[in-house]
Amino acid sequence: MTATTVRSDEATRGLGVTFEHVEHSFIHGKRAVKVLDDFNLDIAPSEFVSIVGPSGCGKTTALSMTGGLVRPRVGSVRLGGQEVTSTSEDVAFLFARDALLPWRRVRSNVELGLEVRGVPKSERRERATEWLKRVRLHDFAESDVLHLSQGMRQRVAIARTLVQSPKVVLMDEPFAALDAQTRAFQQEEFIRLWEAERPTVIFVTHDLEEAILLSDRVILMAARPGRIIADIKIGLERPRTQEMRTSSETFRQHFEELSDLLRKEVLAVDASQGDR
Ligand SMILES: Nc1ncnc2c1ncn2[C@@H]1O[C@H](COP(=O)(O)OP(=O)(O)OP(=O)(O)O)[C@@H](O)[C@H]1O
Repeated sequence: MTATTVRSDEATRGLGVTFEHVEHSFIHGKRAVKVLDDFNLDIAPSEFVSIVGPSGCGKTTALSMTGGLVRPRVGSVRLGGQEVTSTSEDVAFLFARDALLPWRRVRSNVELGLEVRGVPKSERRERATEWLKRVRLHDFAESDVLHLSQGMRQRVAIARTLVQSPKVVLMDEPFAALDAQTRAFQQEEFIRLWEAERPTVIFVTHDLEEAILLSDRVILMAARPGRIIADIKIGLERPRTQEMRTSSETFRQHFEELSDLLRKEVLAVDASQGDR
């Protein structure tokens, strides 16, 4: 199976995401600063797409629009063909800061989203138990979250996100706060969980290797204003493994191409700042 082939049973898990001619500005003082300009992107159901680009190019803004937290001033964002006008139960977020509630135990943190949606207690418990097993934290179900390592906390956050069976997962540098070892482990763990469920994923990261290793496609954005300058299909087989970073020629080629483009883009941003 190639990287972008999706089996029909899997395809039902995710929703497609479409950005059509999206423009957005934020007001800074008396000045409107254009963040996104004619931003167009079509993400297939169950696709895993990473967005990379220089700091401030609008990656998080694009993610927030998908989640209904920011509305574009021009153009539209659609989920499964429906225009996004507010937050949705189909969409879940995962951030670098895990935002676990310290007064709740591990299980209770995993159940949180289900509780907010009014899922009955017995079903909440069953689904949380299943996910705690999947992230291998079943033995810690009644532990205090303050006693967990950073990696374990992030696994709780992953379980809390995926237990809700989202059709779209929006991830903003979810592994950035972890040390290199734990990060590599979590990437593999997350990809294994994703391959079983196949929600659509939009993944924002500054780490090109992470983007290549996880994604079906990597979108590279330029800054001021944010727009897409490259859309690269990742030709690595699944399942993906950390070894691909060193053993795969395809991985190396993608990395060279993307890092070259990103370097040029960062230099262009630096030069334009120098002009101001
Ligand atoms: N709520 C807001 N109000 C005003 N300006 C904002 C707001 N959110 C973002 N911006 C500005 O919009 C621009 C794009 O921000 P955004 O966070 O989307 O970029 P990013 O590519 O995710 O950046 P980073 O990689 O540094 O996280 C930045 O200049 C930021 O200061």
